[in-house]
Amino acid sequence: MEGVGSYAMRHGAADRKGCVLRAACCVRGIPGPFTQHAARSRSQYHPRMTSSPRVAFQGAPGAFGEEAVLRWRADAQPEPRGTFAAVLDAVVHGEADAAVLPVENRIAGLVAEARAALGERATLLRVVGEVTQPIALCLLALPGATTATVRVVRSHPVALAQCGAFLRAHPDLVAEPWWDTAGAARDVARAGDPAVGALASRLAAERWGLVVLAAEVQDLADNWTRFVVVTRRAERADASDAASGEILPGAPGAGG
Ligand SMILES: O=C(O)C(=O)C[C@]1(C(=O)O)C=C[C@@H](O)C=C1
Repeated sequence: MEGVGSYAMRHGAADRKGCVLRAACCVRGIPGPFTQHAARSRSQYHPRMTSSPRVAFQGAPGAFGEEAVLRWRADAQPEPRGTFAAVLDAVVHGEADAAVLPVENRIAGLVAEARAALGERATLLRVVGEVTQPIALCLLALPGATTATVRVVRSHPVALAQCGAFLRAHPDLVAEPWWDTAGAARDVARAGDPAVGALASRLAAERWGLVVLAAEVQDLADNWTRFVVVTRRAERADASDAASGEILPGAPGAGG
């Protein structure tokens, strides 16, 4: 099993100063400038599409991606997918009108896997906006479980990387990378094993019938993940949206 530390090393997560530096890095492969106008308008920007758009996110119901979908458009129909590639392919193939994709977390840094998936489809997809989603991670387990019964804690590797101090303070807990935060919660509920917990949101606890054993265990209280919103290039709106059209959070303001 790959440790959180090595995952973080491979995927660009490191200390907080490094995170700030990386926030100034431009991700290559996605064309287009990042303008000040775009920065101001991005949170208001909605591509022209039908009401109740289908918006894909990575994870199970209760994932932060689902929260990001509804933060972006309260009337959206969230569409869960297993991987970042599947999220984007849902848009490419017309199964979803848009997708949200995590590209940067305040603690863990750039989400390399998601950015790579986006870069591979750069000619087909367009970044049309972004959503900053607050991220509070909790230790979840079955009702009746306690911190004494839980021995293994599962979560998305990017989420595990956000809880380094908590995991170091609990050396008896074995961190197990899982495909998704809410997916880990769902799988804990299904397995019915009081020795297994998940690091996920309160929403995931409610969704999957788990209890919160420890709240807000991420390294920084004011934690967030930035998600970009992407649509198919063919579905570009009109010229008035041009300045908002091509944004990647973490890109410099200089239009690089
Ligand atoms: O697992 C989730 O809930 C996700 O939405 C994925 C993801 C990520 O891949 O960065 C998104 C936000 C959180 O920072 C942790 C994990």
